[in-house]
Amino acid sequence: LQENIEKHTTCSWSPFLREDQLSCAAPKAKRQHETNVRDNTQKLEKNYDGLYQSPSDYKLPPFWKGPEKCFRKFCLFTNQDHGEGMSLITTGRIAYLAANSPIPSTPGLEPTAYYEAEVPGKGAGLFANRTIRKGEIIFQRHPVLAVQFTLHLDLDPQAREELYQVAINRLPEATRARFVRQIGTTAYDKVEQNAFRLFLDGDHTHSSHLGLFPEVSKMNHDCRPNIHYRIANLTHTTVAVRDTPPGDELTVSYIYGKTLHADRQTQLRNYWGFNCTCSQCSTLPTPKADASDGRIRQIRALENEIETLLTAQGTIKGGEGARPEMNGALVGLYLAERLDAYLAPTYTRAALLHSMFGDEERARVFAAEAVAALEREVGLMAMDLESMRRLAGDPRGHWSWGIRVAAN
Ligand SMILES: C[S@@+](CC[C@H](N)C(=O)[O-])C[C@H]1O[C@@H](n2cnc3c(N)ncnc32)[C@H](O)[C@@H]1O
Repeated sequence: LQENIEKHTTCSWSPFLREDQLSCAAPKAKRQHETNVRDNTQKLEKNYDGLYQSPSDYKLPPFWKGPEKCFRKFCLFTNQDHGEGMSLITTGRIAYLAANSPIPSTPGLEPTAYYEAEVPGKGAGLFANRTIRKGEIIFQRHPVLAVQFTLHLDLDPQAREELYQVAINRLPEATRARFVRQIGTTAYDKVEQNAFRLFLDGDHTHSSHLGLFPEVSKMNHDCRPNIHYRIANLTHTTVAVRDTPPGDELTVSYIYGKTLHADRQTQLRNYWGFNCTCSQCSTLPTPKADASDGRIRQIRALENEIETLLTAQGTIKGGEGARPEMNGALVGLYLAERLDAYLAPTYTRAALLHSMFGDEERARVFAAEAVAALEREVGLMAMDLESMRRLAGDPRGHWSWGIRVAAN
């Protein structure tokens, strides 16, 4: 399950991520985290050298310009007509893949469904203009600018700024105007403060990029966000994870969700450079903040216990002592903590556990919740989606039905 979920969320939150596996949305964190990757990349680059063709060997579809302004094997490729327009600073191979990838199928909410306003202590933010329902897609976008990650780190600052300015100037006027409204004074600052991590070529060398989505980046951080984001290749999707009434702010989490209060503050200060003023951090009275940390600790302990029991002897059947109500308790803790953005694995395991113990009604209920949560958090390509649909429809016909009872 863990593997499946991680494979399909190339850059998305998962409760299975460890605390040191940092956010897709934290450029400074990425920089520290990236050091080893960069060393590896340089080693790999040597091995792959013979395989790389020159950037101009890749024939891009019509309306694409480039390669131009090359540094080593990285060049600028631009297209004014691709959706909102796109500038890529990358290899010929990745430009070719990106140029041939589909434009997101839905733009998301109608523009009147939300508005931008100033939030005390946070700058601008986005707000609901009508009730936004759980499961609604807020935005589905491709990046308007994507820069290969090691190039962003390695380029001489002046050359980098000049290159980024050219890339931005090549965007259509309306897109450029949205780009410029992102926080940050220089183009480099804007990339640093607003980018999301994209992996554009699987595990291949040079795959890691920083992508800019100017509308998405108007969303502020909240430790208990009402919006979840997931990224698959070029497509960035934001989805509502609970109903949001008109006037409420639309927020995502920039950091790992199940983190203790003090650690969240430290991460946001160190990696993002701001003191978090979300309600969970700034206005929660100490007893409530302590209770919240207590629930996070309970979640971690229960998850470890369940994982150990279920995977004992390397098989889901093997563990002694697993009880279905353990996962019911876990779901309760997640909901009490308003961690609505991270429910898919918990519902999936709860459904499986109840099915394994032959509890038809609860297996159905949790499987139906798992289906909805997987669609929100992972998308329609989620590996467990079909299995959970089958479990919700016919628990007795599912592979997991009664196996725990039989194993006893
Ligand atoms: C990607 S931008 C979000 C939009 C930004 N507020 C704007 O005006 O465009 C990230 C920046 O917003 C501010 N911010 C976001 N969430 C915040 C929070 N929970 N508390 C305080 N500042 C926050 C910080 O200045 C942060 O560096």
